[in-house]
Amino acid sequence: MRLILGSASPRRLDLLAQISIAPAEVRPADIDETPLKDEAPRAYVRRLAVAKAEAITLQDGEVVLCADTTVALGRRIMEKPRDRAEAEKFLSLLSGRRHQVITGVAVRSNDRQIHRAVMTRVSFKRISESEMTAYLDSDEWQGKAGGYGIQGRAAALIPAINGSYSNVVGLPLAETAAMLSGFGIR
Ligand SMILES: Cc1cn([C@H]2C[C@H](O)[C@@H](COP(=O)(O)OP(=O)(O)OP(=O)(O)O)O2)c(=O)[nH]c1=O
Repeated sequence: MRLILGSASPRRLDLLAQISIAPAEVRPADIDETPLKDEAPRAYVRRLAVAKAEAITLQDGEVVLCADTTVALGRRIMEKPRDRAEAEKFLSLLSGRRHQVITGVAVRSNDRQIHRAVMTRVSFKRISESEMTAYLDSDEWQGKAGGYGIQGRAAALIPAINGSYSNVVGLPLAETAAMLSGFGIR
């Protein structure tokens, strides 16, 4: 089977490379990522991963992998911040608290489709004003759910996680490997 990565995220490609999986092609899907009214975070990421996978036209013999990662504080969904002010708002809400990072993963061929959602708990220390300014100045918040990247400077703000690390970066590798292996991709 030929693996198509349905994602524009360079991080997902890197994560797959970490477990020696090289997609034959990258074919990102562009879909509307607006949450539905009162949509729960888990349902939201699952719906988006499936919608991304269904938006990609496949030939027989092709398998597509799509994912969506979001940060959830209770029922509140934090997607990628629109600007610095929104990143600051998100990080202020996350400061000194524990939240969830949930990734929806969908794998589809023309014959069948599977999907799941994986959750990791992430604890933030209390972020001081100077830490906040330095972090926002770094621009690392851009293009990342919740306005931070655990793989970069934000690691200094995160004393503990519970669950999959790769899930926080954008793709839970143990679960993804198991799902792909069901489609003959190893
Ligand atoms: C919380 C967190 C998120 N992220 C990233 C992972 C995802 O790329 C991004 C969330 O956006 P997504 O919408 O999941 O993905 P994307 O827009 O980057 O790519 P595509 O839709 O084409 O697949 O946030 C980190 O890199 N580190 C982190 O610590």
